[in-house]
Amino acid sequence: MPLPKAELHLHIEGTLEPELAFALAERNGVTLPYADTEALRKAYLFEDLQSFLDLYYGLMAVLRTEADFEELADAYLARAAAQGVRHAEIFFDPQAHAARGVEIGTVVEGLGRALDRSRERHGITTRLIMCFLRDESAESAMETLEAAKPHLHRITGVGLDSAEVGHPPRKFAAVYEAAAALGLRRVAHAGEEGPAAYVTEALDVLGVERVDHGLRCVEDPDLVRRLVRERVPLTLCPLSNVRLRAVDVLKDHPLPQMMAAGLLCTVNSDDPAYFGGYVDDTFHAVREALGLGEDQLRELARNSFEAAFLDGSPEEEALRAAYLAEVEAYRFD
Ligand SMILES: Nc1ncnc2[nH]cnc12
Ligand SMILES: [Zn+2]
Repeated sequence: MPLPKAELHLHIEGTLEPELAFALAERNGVTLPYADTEALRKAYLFEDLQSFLDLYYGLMAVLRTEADFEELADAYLARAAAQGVRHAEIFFDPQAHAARGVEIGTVVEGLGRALDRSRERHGITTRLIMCFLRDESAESAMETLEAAKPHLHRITGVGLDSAEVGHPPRKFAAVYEAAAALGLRRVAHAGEEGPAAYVTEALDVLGVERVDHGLRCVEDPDLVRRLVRERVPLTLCPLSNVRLRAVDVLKDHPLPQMMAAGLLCTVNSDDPAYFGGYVDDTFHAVREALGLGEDQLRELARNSFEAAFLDGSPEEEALRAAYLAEVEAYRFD
């Protein structure tokens, strides 16, 4: 039985497995530039974040209808349940779909149908986080927030993803302010490929409550001290960091040093269909490669529930307490 955990950094489009991509391509009459699933998998050799994003946005062409998004999310939730996930906070990229004429309502309502059944069917509570593409304009982000307004009952927060370098958080100050005014929670990718200064900016200018990745904070000791003091959660994705070459090999990942420094680290899968594993696979990989002990694995699981966007109501705090109790009671094999 896997360790119970929350997954806080998961792009739903990054769970599109080659088999489902080809099935949806056929259903929707989309021609993919790969002969078969094996040829597609062979293309998953990335140089950096951009080379991944090019393939990733291309493959999204198969996602067209509410039923497609529902099937995608349900397939993820089934896999996540088998990996010990009890709570999942799921990113989606509305602009990447709008670019080919798929409206945000199709995306949100399709995902929402799967999420509505998730607790009953998979034993997983869920949240949706809408991400802005940082290599698109600030105006486009604001239009996306506007387009999301009829669907806000389904959306817990906003995030920022896509190509990081050259697109600093401050570009999105206005849309984050507008999102906060709507009561949305705020996260942002920062310090994945971009510098530690982007992490500081995400905190100071965007008001984020969690930092996605945040890996390069280790280059700024003052920032590390601040993140520890303010208990800002980091949603680390070690397998992603290796596949996108932010880290050479897994055994060089700074996760143990970051935990030892007192950072509130969580471990997540990012885009598991592309990076070689879902979240429990990632826990196993870091356990092996980095020699993490049971106490550290339990700390990562505990952190994931502490950092989750449960809403502070008595019901949701009771849920968090129940999840944390499950972590404490867990016995490793
Ligand atoms: N690792 C990542 N970084 C930035 N944007 C992304 N979109 C999907 N995965 C991403
Ligand atoms: Zn990510």
